[in-house]
Amino acid sequence: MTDPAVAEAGKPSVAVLGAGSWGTALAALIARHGHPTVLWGRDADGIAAIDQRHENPRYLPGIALPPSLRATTDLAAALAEVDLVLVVVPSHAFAETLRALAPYRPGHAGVAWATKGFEPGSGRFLHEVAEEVLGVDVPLAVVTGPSFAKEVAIGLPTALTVHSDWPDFAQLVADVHHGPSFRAYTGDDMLGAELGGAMKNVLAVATGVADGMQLGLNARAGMITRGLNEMLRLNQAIGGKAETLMGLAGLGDLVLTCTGDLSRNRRLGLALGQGQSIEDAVRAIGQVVESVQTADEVMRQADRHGIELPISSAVQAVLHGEITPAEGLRLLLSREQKPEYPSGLFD
Ligand SMILES: NC(=O)C1=CN([C@@H]2O[C@H](COP(=O)(O)OP(=O)(O)OC[C@H]3O[C@@H](n4cnc5c(N)ncnc54)[C@H](OP(=O)(O)O)[C@@H]3O)[C@@H](O)[C@H]2O)C=CC1
Ligand SMILES: O=C(CO)COP(=O)(O)O
Repeated sequence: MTDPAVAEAGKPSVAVLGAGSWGTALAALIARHGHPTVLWGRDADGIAAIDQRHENPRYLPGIALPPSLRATTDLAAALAEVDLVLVVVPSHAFAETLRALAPYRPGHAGVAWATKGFEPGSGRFLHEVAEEVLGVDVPLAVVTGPSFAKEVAIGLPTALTVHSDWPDFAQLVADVHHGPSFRAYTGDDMLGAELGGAMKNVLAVATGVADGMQLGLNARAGMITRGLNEMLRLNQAIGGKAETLMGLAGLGDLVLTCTGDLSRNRRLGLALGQGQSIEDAVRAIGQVVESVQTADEVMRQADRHGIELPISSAVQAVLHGEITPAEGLRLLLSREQKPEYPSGLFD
């Protein structure tokens, strides 16, 4: 597909907030589909490179971005007259970004996000944060699924899903993403979709640790499958739909992130399993590693609902330096024997 030099008049315009790897990749995708698209970020040099040289040298070096993609550090200018706002900052910056955008959002523009995680400290779901900051009358949607930024940026085929309580808005958000090599599905389960996107990052650390310790392919498959079981059990307790987690937002993203070395959360686990410190590993990765905070928030949710999550709990303890990866393994292997599925998991 040839990148358009100019956006097509009449197509909904989009502001993408957050110029890291995922925000840049999604903005490039949407611009390639002919939508007037502007990318907002806070780093002036990075933004100038995107706007003028059509490259994000820090987060997606060497990948050509569409000339029609504009970039700015001016939030008010980015949001002027847009039809759709897509927030793609890390979860720790989600609430402050919503508060910053609120005064400039055109009244008709709904807000979607591709951030994965919970509000750090409170464990609130991001749609709960968005409802509080923006009010309950603003259409909201979550964009999630198995999608490495680099692959999307270079145009490799990808499928993701858009969940919203607002069907027309879900369709609009899906439409701007959907294209010749990108499939965007829709759903109405924000709880399940957000839970899947957050939990898979924690479970990817577990699989990375197992692979870093060279425990073998059986252990990897066992870890992924029992990890899915943890997702399903917490999802049932919070009221999400099981089918959401059997799809792109759950199983799909879990498999990608647990097995693909482009995953920063998996790479953190690999490094820990090989004996590196968490500080050194996170520094070497050099990008956001959501599991570091999400593990605490997953366990906060689990405790709130009285659900036992052995793998996620072990990851939390390893990330806090309370146990070593080897001790985490011993804990998991010495658990009591039990039926694979408690009754009623898919009711
Ligand atoms: N990368 C991927 O493949 C995917 C990522 N995601 C999710 O997308 C979200 C963003 O991740 P990703 O783009 O990968 O992260 P990166 O580490 O690539 O980039 C983070 C971006 O967020 C910006 N940022 C950090 N703090 C703030 C803040 N307080 N205000 C405004 N901007 C801020 C950074 O700006 P600066 O450079 O100035 O620090 C940078 O542009 C995460 O929740 C992640 O889980 C979801 C699917 C795929
Ligand atoms: O969310 C992602 C893939 O869907 C990206 O995973 P990482 O944040 O682990 O790189």
